[in-house]
Amino acid sequence: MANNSSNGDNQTTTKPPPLPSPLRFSKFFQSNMRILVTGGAGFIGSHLVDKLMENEKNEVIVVDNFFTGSKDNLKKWIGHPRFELIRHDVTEPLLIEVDQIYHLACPASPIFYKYNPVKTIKTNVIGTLNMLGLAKRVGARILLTSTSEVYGDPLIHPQPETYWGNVNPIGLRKLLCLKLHHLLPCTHYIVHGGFGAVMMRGSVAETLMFDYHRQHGIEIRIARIFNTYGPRMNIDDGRVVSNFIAQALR
Ligand SMILES: O=c1ccn([C@@H]2O[C@H](COP(=O)(O)OP(=O)(O)O[C@H]3OC[C@@H](O)[C@H](O)[C@H]3O)[C@@H](O)[C@H]2O)c(=O)[nH]1
Repeated sequence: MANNSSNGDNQTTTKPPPLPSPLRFSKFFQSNMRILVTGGAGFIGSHLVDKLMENEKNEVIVVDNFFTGSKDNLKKWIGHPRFELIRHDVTEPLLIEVDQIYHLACPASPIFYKYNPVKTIKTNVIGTLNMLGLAKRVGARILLTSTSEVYGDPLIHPQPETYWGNVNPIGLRKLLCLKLHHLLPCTHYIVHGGFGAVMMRGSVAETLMFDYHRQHGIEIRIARIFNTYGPRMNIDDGRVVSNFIAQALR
């Protein structure tokens, strides 16, 4: 097994973070933090929106193409003066002024991410680049919801952040693999395509986040989300916990 003591990346930034939009310091913005949630009509995104909307100083903008999400998940906020819903595909650029970005737009269920793997990859790569471009332009802090899939089939349980993961590059789950550090010396992560498209979210999207952080000083956060379940999740979602529950109920 590879040396797991460190992720090997030099995490120092080369630049200080860009200044946030000057509007953030205006009288108006002190009372309103404008927050963008991509994928906010989905399972986790809609719960995040509920939480953000509880703070009366927040203005929340949801961007979603409704591929797996639904307006129904947000119905209590539609028409609210601090809430805005935009039908938009993150693979296209988005020009808005925001202070924070929560980037969740990506199908997380195997049924959906395998449905059109090329589109899933585009969402992960181009969608994340577009959101990072927006963060850079307006000086917004950005959070990416990554995935436990970055570890591949882990040999250590539970996985600490220092664990590199264990990915078999010729395994059935990865039709296209290449060592990303051949292209980008700052990372050890591996790129997966095809059936492993969801891993792109973790590996390439995390890489892009760190590269923007190092090169442009953008303030970033990454949350590696493991198996989730709960209200608003599709019973046929296909993830492990919902599968067990659905099978037990049936
Ligand atoms: O191209 C796309 C694909 C999907 N989406 C939206 O993104 C949202 C994804 O939400 P889902 O309910 O499918 O999934 P979840 O909320 O469980 O996943 C979320 O958390 C876990 C992370 O690993 C996922 O990347 C993240 O999307 C949906 O609202 C969907 O419509 C887009 O806006 N654009």
